[in-house]
Amino acid sequence: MEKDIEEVLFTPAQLDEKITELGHQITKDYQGKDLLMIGVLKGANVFMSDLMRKIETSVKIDFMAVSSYGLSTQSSGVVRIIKDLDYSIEGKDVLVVEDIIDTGLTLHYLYDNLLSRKPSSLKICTLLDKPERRRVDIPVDYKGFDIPDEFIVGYGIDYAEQYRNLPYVAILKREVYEK
Ligand SMILES: O=P(O)(O)OC[C@H]1O[C@H](OP(=O)(O)OP(=O)(O)O)[C@H](O)[C@@H]1O
Ligand code: HPA
Repeated sequence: MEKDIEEVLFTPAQLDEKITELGHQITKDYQGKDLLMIGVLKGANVFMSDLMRKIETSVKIDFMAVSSYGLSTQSSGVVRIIKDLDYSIEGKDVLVVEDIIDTGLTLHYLYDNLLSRKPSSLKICTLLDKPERRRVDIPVDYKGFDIPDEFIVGYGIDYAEQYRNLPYVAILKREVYEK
């Protein structure tokens, strides 16, 4: 795996520091609220499990699984819900947790879908944001890092289902996906 990595962008220590900051901010903002974190599988699973443990107010979790990239490095633009939420979110303070926002197409679809279920509030938290590639506007409330227009892997994020178990966030060598 290591041989396919061009550059490490964020080390485990840098990720931990940033996620601790995000956790403190979310703890402050959601005091006395009915916080429900929704992790977007599969990519967000690592970030979600680290972030929730940095939150010191009561929190419930649920997951949705969606896919728009399949085995490719290009978004198909078509978002498929593979697993829906277990419970209603009506009246809940919902925080959607994503690993990466790239074109924005996945979250654009999800945001409208979740809004139609009448949560009390709906906010977005992403670890990584690739603003140069955005095709639709997304209201990001909590962000870890901006990243350059490169294909990223690690810390839950995949290329063709591989590299999710790397403990850092890295740029994948182009030769890996341009063959
Ligand atoms: O802003 P976008 O261009 O829509 O890209 C972002 C989405 O792409 C990735 O998911 P993917 O479809 O690869 O599924 P995965 O989470 O199972 O890896 C990532 O986890 C985001 O959900
Ligand atoms: O840079 C990326 N890497 C992996 N999955 C992704 N989904 C959107 N952008 C990316």
